[in-house]
Amino acid sequence: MTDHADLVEQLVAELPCWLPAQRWFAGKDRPITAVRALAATELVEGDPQLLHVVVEVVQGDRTEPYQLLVGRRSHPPEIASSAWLGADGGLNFYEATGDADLTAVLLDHIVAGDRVGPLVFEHEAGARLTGGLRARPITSEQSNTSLVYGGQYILKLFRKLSPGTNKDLLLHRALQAAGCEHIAEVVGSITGELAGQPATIGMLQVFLPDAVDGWAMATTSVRDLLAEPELHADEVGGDFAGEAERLGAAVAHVHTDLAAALGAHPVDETELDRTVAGMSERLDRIAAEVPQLAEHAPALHKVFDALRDLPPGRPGISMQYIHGDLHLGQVLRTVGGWLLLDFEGEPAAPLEERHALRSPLRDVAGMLRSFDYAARQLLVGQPEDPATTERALEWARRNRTAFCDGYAAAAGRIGDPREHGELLRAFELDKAVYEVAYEHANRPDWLAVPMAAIARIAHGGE
Ligand SMILES: Nc1ncnc2c1ncn2[C@@H]1O[C@H](COP(=O)(O)OP(=O)(O)O)[C@@H](O)[C@H]1O
Ligand SMILES: O=P(O)(O)O[C@H]1O[C@H](CO)[C@@H](O[C@H]2O[C@H](CO)[C@@H](O)[C@H](O)[C@H]2O)[C@H](O)[C@H]1O
Repeated sequence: MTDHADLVEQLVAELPCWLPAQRWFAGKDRPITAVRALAATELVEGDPQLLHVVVEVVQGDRTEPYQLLVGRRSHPPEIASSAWLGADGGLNFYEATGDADLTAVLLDHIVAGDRVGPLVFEHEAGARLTGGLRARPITSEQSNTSLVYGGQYILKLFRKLSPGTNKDLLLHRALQAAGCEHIAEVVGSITGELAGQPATIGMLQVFLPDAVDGWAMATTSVRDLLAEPELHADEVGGDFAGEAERLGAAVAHVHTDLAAALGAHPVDETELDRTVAGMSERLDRIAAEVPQLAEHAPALHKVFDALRDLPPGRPGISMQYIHGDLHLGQVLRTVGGWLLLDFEGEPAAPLEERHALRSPLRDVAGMLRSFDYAARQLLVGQPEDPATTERALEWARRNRTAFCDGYAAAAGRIGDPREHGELLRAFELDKAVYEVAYEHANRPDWLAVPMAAIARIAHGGE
C-alpha cells in the first residue's frame, strides 16, 4: 500500500462525507465514525492511474468492509459529479466505475486469468471470453455497481464485502451446474482477500441486451388496464397473466434445482420456532421506528404465533437455499423465457441469515407482494377512488393466482404454495413488515403500499 499511501490517505479522509451520498452505501442509518484502508492494489499505472481499494467503515459498534475503484488523472474524464472525490496537486481523483478508459482492464484480466497482488481474476471452466471491450455502468438504482462490457457481459462489483464466496455467485454456480435455464450464465469472477480469507468481489455474467425486467412489464400492464375503465384485467391487450404463470413455473424450477444441488430437509419444530421468533423480532424492531406499524402489531403477532400450532414436518414445508429477496425487479423476460437475478438476499440481512436454509414459500410470498406493489404504485399520491383501487386489486389477484398456478404445476415435490395458506400469509406479512422499514428509509411516499396490505391481510383479508 506504500506506493499509493498519499492517495489512500486523502481518500479515507474524504469518504465519511462522500459515502452516505452513494446509492449503494448500506450504512445510511448511522453516522460514520472512521474509515480505514485495508488494501490498495494498483491495476493501471501512471496517468491515468487505477487503484482497487478496500476500506472498512466504522459506525459505532458496527464495522463493515466496502470496495472502491479509484481513478487519478490530470485530465478529468466525463463522469457523474457524484463520483468526484477530490484533487491532489494537479491530479483529480474519483470513483472510477464510470471511467471506461480504466475499467476495460477488469474484463481483460478475467479473460487472461491474471493475478494482481491479492486479486484473482478467473473465467469459469469452459467459458470462451472476448476481451478488449469498453464498459458502461448501468444506471438503475442498485445495491451494487454493475458494468456492461460491449453489450456482451455484465460485471457486478459487490460493494459491501464479506469473507467467502458471495451467495449470488455460489447459487448461480450451483444452478448452472444443474443445467438450470432460468439464470444468466456466469462466465467469470474476481476474488480478493478479507481478514486473510478469499472473498468474492465481482461476478461476470452474459448480458442479455433485449431483456425486459418484470417490474416494467407488470406496471405497463396495470397502466393499460387503468386506461380502459370499461374493461377487466383479462380483456385488455396488456394482460400479464400468461407471463405471471410462466414466471411462477420459472421460480419453481429454480427452487427444485437449488434443492437438488444444495440439499433440502423438512422443517422441524425448532426451525419453526426460530422462524416465528425472527418474524416477531423484526416486527417489534420496525414497529418501534414506524408508529403506523405499531397499531397493527398485535394482529401481526397473532398470525405469526399461530404458526407454532402447525404440525411439524408437514409434507411440502422444506428448508433449502432460496433467492431471499424475490420481486418483479429481480426477474428478466428474455426471448427464451424468465430469468432470476441477484441471489444475494435482502441487502440489510446479516450474512448468516442470507445463507440460512429457508422455506421456498418466502420467495413465493415476495413475488405475491410484488404483484400488490405493481397494482398499487399508480395510486400513490392520487386522491382515494374506490373503483380504481378495486380494479387495480383485481389485476393483482388475477396475476397472483396465475403465478401460483404456474408455480404449482412445475413445483413437483414442493407442491402448491396455497396448500400452506397460514405459512404463506405469515411470510407475506413478514415481507410487508420488511417493506415498511425499506420504504420508511428510502421512499416515504410509498409507505402506504405495504401498510395497505398489512391492514388488509392481518385483519383477515385475502
Ligand atoms: N445478465 C443480465 N442481462 C441484462 N441485464 C441484467 C443482467 N443482470 C443484471 N441486469 C440488470 O442489472 C440490474 C441490477 O442487477 P442486480 O443483480 O439486481 O444488481 P444489484 O445487486 O446491484 O441490485 C437488474 O435489475 C437488471 O436490469
Ligand atoms: O432490488 P434490491 O435488492 O435493492 O431490493 C430492495 O429494493 C426494492 C425496490 O427497488 C424493494 O422492493 C420493493 O419495491 C418493489 C418496487 O419498486 C416491489 O416490486 C417489491 O415487491 C418491494 O419489496 C426490496 O424490498 C428491497 O429489498
